[in-house]
Amino acid sequence: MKLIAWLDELTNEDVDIAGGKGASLGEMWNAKLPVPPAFVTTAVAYRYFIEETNLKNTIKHILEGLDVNDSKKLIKASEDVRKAIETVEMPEDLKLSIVESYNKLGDGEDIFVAVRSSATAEDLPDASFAGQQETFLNMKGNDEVLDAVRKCYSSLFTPRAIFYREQKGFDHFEVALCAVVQKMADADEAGVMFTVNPINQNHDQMVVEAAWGYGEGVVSGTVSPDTYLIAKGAEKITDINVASKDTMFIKNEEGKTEEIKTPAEKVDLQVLNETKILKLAQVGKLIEKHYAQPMDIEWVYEGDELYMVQARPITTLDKEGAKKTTAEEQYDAEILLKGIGASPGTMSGEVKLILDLDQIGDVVDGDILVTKMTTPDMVPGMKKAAAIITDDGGLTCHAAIISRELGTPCVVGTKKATQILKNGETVTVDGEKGIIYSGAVAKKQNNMEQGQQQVIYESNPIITATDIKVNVSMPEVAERAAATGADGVGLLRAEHMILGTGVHPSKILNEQGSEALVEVFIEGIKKVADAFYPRPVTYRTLDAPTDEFMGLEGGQDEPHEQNPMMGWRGIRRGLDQPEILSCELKAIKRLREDGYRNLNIMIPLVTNVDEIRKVKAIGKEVGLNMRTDIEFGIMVETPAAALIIDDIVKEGVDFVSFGTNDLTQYVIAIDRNNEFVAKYYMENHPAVLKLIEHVIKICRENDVKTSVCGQAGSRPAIVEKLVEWGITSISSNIDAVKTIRSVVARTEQKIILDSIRNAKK
Ligand SMILES: Nc1ncnc2c1ncn2[C@@H]1O[C@H](COP(=O)(O)OP(=O)(O)OP(=O)(O)O)[C@@H](O)[C@H]1O
Ligand SMILES: CC(=O)C(=O)O
Ligand SMILES: [Mg+2]
Repeated sequence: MKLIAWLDELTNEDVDIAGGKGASLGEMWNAKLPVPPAFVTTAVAYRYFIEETNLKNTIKHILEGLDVNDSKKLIKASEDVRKAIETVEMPEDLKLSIVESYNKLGDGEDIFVAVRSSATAEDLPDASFAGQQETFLNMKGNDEVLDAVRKCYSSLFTPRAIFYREQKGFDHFEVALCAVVQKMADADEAGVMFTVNPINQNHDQMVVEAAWGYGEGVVSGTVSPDTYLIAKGAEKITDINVASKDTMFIKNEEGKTEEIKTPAEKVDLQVLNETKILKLAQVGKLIEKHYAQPMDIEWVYEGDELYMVQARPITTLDKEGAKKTTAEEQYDAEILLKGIGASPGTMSGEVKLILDLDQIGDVVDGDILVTKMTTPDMVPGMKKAAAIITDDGGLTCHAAIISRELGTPCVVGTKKATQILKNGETVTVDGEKGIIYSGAVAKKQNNMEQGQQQVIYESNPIITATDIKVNVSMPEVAERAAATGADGVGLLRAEHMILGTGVHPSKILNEQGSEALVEVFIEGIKKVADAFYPRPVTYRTLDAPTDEFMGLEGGQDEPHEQNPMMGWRGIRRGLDQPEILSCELKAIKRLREDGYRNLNIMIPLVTNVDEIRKVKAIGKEVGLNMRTDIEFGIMVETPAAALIIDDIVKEGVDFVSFGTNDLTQYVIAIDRNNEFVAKYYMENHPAVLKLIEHVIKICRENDVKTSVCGQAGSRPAIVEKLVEWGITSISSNIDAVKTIRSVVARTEQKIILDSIRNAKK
């Protein structure tokens, strides 16, 4: 019985013995490629483990008759199985083999190792199943290693994996889990390399992505890495794109892996120098040659030593593209401009410069809309545009929010797009990296429909205890938002319902009467309430900044403010103009009477308790009793609201939602529309996070629900923290719902694991 295999005993043919990862590491080892030494616990060892300990029967018993569509029962079953695996005593001979091998790996010393899951059936047809098992970096000592092996084993039984196998009718014991126990490479830099450019499928180019510290952040997508493009034949670097690497993974003083804030001087510093990039490219070429196919490689630099920690064929290249394309000149095309990538996707088209609002009607389907900054009046033109470029703005400016919602690629904060780009010239916009190329790099698309990013339905629903909701700014996108499978709308903005009419609400009131204004709100809200029914929809009352309403017909009386972000907006303006707020509340009341019981109400930019009391009084006047007739909540988006959360809770609200866009700008004094300070904008600033943590704590103690609907709700690293602190729901942008759902699921599972671990202690 072979319980352990060393890398020199393994080749690509040994997936059944060592799992996919183990086999591929063995193949590379034997090809004399630089791989850190490792041994693998075999599939035989796994099967021996679950049979010898009687776990197989225990697991069968737990899963017998389980209704996997009942999420509570599924989660419970998964917990029970995993607990059983993680707490059982390992058969003595297996334990001994692992301990002896670990000892041999370290030449008698307790060294740091990575314990990595390697499943025998990783490449099941459904790709989303792969990569679901866990990897533990920096394990040390017999106990930690044995624990980590058992945890790798148990990661075969996540709720999602159980659900998947049940649905497909697969036997739970068909797959075996092998654990690769590998010497850690102490990463100074790490990342991935593609030996064929996966974006344009050009076989003459290699792409390297690099970040500081361990590669976890690059693989999981929490760090945006530097990207280097290499011409394969000439071994020449043809493009260097240095990203802002806000966080990095390191080994801390206790010897544990930790995600930390990147030291300021390294955030925008290029990760790899030319020598290191070219050395990497050389090894990449060797690996591609050895496997005779395009490869996706994970690498680590420890000082000047280069290590390969994973290599697998790239499976996403399409057949046609697998031949040489002419895309090279296109991708090598001149870079005209760089800015902040604000909405992903790549589109080409002709530049349409909009220097004056009157010109917005000139935008035709497929144009690249270029302007200083978009305003709500431009939305009709934005809907036609294939991509959008602005001079001003950061990640949460108007152009960025609306583009993400429309699924249109967008680059903001270029500072000079309107000066550099010429009307009618053809450009390509990479909305993810924030780059504008000369010419048509990607296929030209002529209408929005084709250009839209696909909203992908989850075929295997991931089950989360935390609700995953979606933000909606324009009622027109309600269907697209609902198709994400989100559990509801965490933020329905009112602004666009008004802006869509082109007329100032005061003018509607004065000239057509209050009934007409009520109708405007009803029409907008109903579209969304319908699309989501019976899923809950949280309507937020108008948060109208003066600068945006000025352009409306009848908007000439809007005050001219020096700093509209700190001006007459939010609920304070609502209370100054109760005649408008009443119309909003009346609209909600009528809709609820018509059966839309899924509507809730939320007020923006709260700064004191009195505002809450007054809104309740206005509600009463129109016959809508907050909290008894309808769930009622507030936005926590000023430091004031966060700091007096005790008083707010006492006054009485059903829920609060973090508006991290505003909260961040007010806490760290960064006007979110000012591109000159955009680089300092940090939703994960410790001060912002501290306020949020405090509010969640107080709310939990008082049974008040918490949510987030600012941009932070679409950022994996922050969402992980929010879930750990116990937030009730997350509301993300349409394009982020899917990612956030899996981030939340992973985090919840980690929390469960940790609690089991602690209980054991
Ligand atoms: N021996 C090692 N030394 C340093 N870093 C390592 C080592 N093994 C793994 N890593 C880092 O951890 C990352 C993740 O490891 P691993 O490939 O095991 O997990 P994964 O990518 O989640 O799994 P999968 O490939 O199955 O989807 C690697 O990309 C690499 O950066
Ligand atoms: C969503 C919102 O209003 C904010 O983040 O400020
Ligand atoms: Mg706000």
